[in-house]
Formats: sequence, structure tokens, C-alpha cells
Amino acid sequence: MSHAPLPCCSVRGLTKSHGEIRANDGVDLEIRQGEIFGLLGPNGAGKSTLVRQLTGLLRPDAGSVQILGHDIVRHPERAARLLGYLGQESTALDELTVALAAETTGRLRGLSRSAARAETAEVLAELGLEPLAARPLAKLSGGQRRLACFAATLVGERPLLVLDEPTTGMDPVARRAVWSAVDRRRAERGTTVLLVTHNVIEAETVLDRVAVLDEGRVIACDTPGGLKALVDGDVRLDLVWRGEAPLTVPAVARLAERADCSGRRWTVRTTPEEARELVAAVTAGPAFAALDDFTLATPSLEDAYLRLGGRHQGLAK
Ligand SMILES: Nc1ncnc2c1ncn2[C@@H]1O[C@H](COP(=O)(O)OP(=O)(O)OP(=O)(O)O)[C@@H](O)[C@H]1O
Repeated sequence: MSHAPLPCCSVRGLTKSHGEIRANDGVDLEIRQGEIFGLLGPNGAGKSTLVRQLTGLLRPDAGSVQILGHDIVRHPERAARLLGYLGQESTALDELTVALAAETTGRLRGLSRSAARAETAEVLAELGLEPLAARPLAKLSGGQRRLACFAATLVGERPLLVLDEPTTGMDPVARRAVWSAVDRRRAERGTTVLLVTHNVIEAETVLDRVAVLDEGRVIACDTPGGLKALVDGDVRLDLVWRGEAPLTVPAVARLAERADCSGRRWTVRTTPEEARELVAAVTAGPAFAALDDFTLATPSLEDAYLRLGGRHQGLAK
């Protein structure tokens, strides 16, 4: 008889209210070992509330959280030994230099001084942070500080990494360094990663599975491919006007009623057949003269998300 491996993290019926607001409403999740698992959802969906309960920082009103077989509701103090957590709030280590913050995290996690130092040097090199090693966290730019906090989270390795919006404020080079570091830990050490993110398109390439949270509930849980199958067959037409859209053109006026309009950019989700007709209509006559740019694209994970929780626009952060 074969046994399924122990899940890394198992959440059942998790419920938490902040006063009147039910931030988590019976959440069930199972994260497998070695998986990069994404938690998506609009602002206020309850992602941070969920994550803070997994990390033992917040006590649920009801439900259970097991991490590698440990009951985190009963023993919240065990979470620190099982997971590395990068939260959204600023760190208590803000007065320290980048190197010392990382080293101190390693020491707090039980590494000897020399091991903490060696790991810090490795992680700073991996993330391109060596030039900032001697600078206090409080004196760095937002993106630099975020990367330094991410570095500290990696020192004193834990089997589970919980990363709440790790790339907020980072430039593309730093973002790429974060995703490669995450991917490398999974490939080389079997680390499990729970990633909370708004940046769906960026995260799509590293995620094995995704749960979509909306108003405190899991409304979908699947692979990125599985979620995208929800919008299979649809295409997205983006139009960018030079100035005001030419609403005197009947086809454009009709489009205005159903497009998501964001300034000069209009987005329409439609079938390939209709997209061809729309493109023909806007690339002729006065509409074309008013058009700055247009693109037709196959669906992304963000389109799948919008289809699921479409009334929210929270992922466009
Ligand atoms: N300490 C608190 N006191 C009162 N209400 C809170 C508190 N923390 C969160 N909430 C409310 O609970 C709901 C869920 O918040 P949460 O921070 O978990 O959402 P989120 O999905 O992490 O959002 P974001 O993407 O903006 O970070 C929101 O309606 C929020 O206003």
C-alpha cells in the first residue's frame, strides 16, 4: 500500500473575523511539499489574515492549521521553526545593516555565528545585495529594503517559505532575483513556498498551483493552466486611443458599452471571431486615425482571475 506524502500545510474550515468583518470564511487548502503555491485575490480578500494564522501570529476563531504535521492553532510557537515568513509590515530589524539583519535572523533561527555569517554572505551574493551589505535597512529605498528583508527570510533555511507580496516596490532585476531564488530553493532543497501576490502575470511562471480568495472564501484552486482553461477560447483585445475615443463611430460607441476603460486604454474580452470583426472596424476610417495602438492576446492567468472574481479590479496593483 502506498501512502500519499504528508502535505506541507493543511488548512480546514479556517474562520476569522475582525470585528464585523469576516476576513476568512471557512477556508480549506492543502499545500503539497515542494510546491510553489500562489494565493491570489483582490485587496481585502483575506490573504494576509489567512497567512498570519498560518504563521501563528493570529489566532483563528475556528478551524485548523497543520504544518508538517504540527497543529499551529494549538502550538503557534512551533510555526517559527517550520517556516520563514516575509510579511507586509516593516521589520523589527530596521535599525540594523543589511548583513546584520540577515545574520541576526540566522542566529535567531539557531545557527552558530559562523554559520549565520557564511549563509548571509551566500544569500547576499545570490541576490546582488553585496554593495548594500553595510547600509542600515532604514536608510534604503523601498525596493532595496524589501529585497534585504527577503534575503533575511532565506537565512537559516526553513522547509516552508511564506512570502506576502515579496516583490512590492522592486525593480525588474530585483524581481527576477527573487523568483530565481524561490525556484532554486524548491529545485535544490525541496522547499515549499506559499506566495501571496497581486502580480499574477509575473508569478504565473513560477507557480505550480493557485488558490483564488474572494471575500474570505476560496473560489477556485487549480494549476495556472487549469484556471486559464476557464477562459480558453477567449481573446483579449486592447485598444489605446490617441486622445478621446471617436464615439461618433457606431462600432466604437457600441464597444464603449462593454469595454473595461482605463483612461485611453480599453480592454475587451471576446471570441476570436468577434475580435477579427472588431479589429476590422477599428482599423478603418476615422477609428483608425484615432487609434494609437492595439494588441490581441490569448488569455493570461489574470484574465482567468478576472473571470472568476470579475467585479474586482484588485490585481492591477
Ligand atoms: N486588524 C484589523 N482590524 C479590522 N479589520 C481588519 C484588520 N485586518 C484586516 N481587516 C479587514 O479584513 C479584511 C481582509 O483583510 P486582509 O488584510 O486579510 O486582506 P488582503 O487580501 O491581505 O488584502 P491586501 O491585498 O490589500 O493586502 C479586509 O476587509 C480588512 O479591512
